[in-house]
Amino acid sequence: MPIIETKDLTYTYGEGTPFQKTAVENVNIAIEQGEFIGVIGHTGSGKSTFIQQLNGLLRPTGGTVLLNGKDIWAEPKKIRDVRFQVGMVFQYPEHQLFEETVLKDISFGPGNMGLGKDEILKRTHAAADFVGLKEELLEKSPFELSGGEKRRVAIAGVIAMDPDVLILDEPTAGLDPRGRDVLLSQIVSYHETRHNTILLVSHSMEDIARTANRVLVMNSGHAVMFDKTENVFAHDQELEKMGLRVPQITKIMAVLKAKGYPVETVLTVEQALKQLIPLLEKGGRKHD
Ligand SMILES: Nc1ncnc2c1ncn2[C@@H]1O[C@H](COP(=O)(O)OP(=O)(O)OP(=O)(O)O)[C@@H](O)[C@H]1O
Repeated sequence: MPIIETKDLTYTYGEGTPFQKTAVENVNIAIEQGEFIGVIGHTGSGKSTFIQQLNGLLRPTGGTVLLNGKDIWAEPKKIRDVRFQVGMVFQYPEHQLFEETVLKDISFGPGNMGLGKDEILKRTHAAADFVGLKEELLEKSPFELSGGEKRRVAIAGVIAMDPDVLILDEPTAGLDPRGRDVLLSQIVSYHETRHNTILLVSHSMEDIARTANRVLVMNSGHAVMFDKTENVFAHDQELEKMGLRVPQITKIMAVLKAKGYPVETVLTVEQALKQLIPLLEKGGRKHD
């Protein structure tokens, strides 16, 4: 059984008013436990509206969200439990830190779950470790930290709830290239260790290419593709028409393939080199 399934999921803002806007329309997808899903789409394509329905922050105006086969709105009073199981990290989550210390901030979520003190502490330390926060930072005020460290604290706060599904909305936005790489690697190793399900919304095709096993493409509120990452990125021209760019290296290899070179779709520079180096060496063009 899929961990998350949507059936004709639809969301209309301001329904019944002259300003109504359908942001998500009839989305039908199924996500299996343990998958790493990339969510891409142009600005305003409905990504945020879509993911906010998966943990009950927005109640669908049409269709359903099933978590482990059960409609999350079957018992509205239990929607809080859904939010513990489906953790959400918003864009620029560091703006939501408010406790006196980093430790207290990360503990806030597990505290709300009504766990015992020891368990809260155990989870807080484990979450801080997952995102690479050093122990000595835990007693500091979150406001004494750098932007990247604050972001880590916010993510750790959600990880500490140990959600079965973790949704991250643009987690690397605004970080420098090294900060992005480090945070992304930490998310990947968290996923490998925890084997939970992750949805990553990102405008960075490189980030998606490095992490996702399947990609959901949103366009004007519709789910227009949902397939393995390499299959989605093989549609480079269709994606470009939707205002999306495949990673540069994917594009270069697609051009070579179109020109008749024996190469396949790649997602990363490493994969491209594996194909290009033997080709170049066969051509005898290597300089000694
Ligand atoms: N609170 C709201 N009231 C009315 N319309 C909204 C509201 N929030 C979003 N919308 C509209 O719904 C559509 C989808 O917005 P959404 O934020 O889900 O897109 P997105 O793909 O996440 O965009 P971005 O990449 O810019 O974050 C847009 O047309 C947007 O203007």
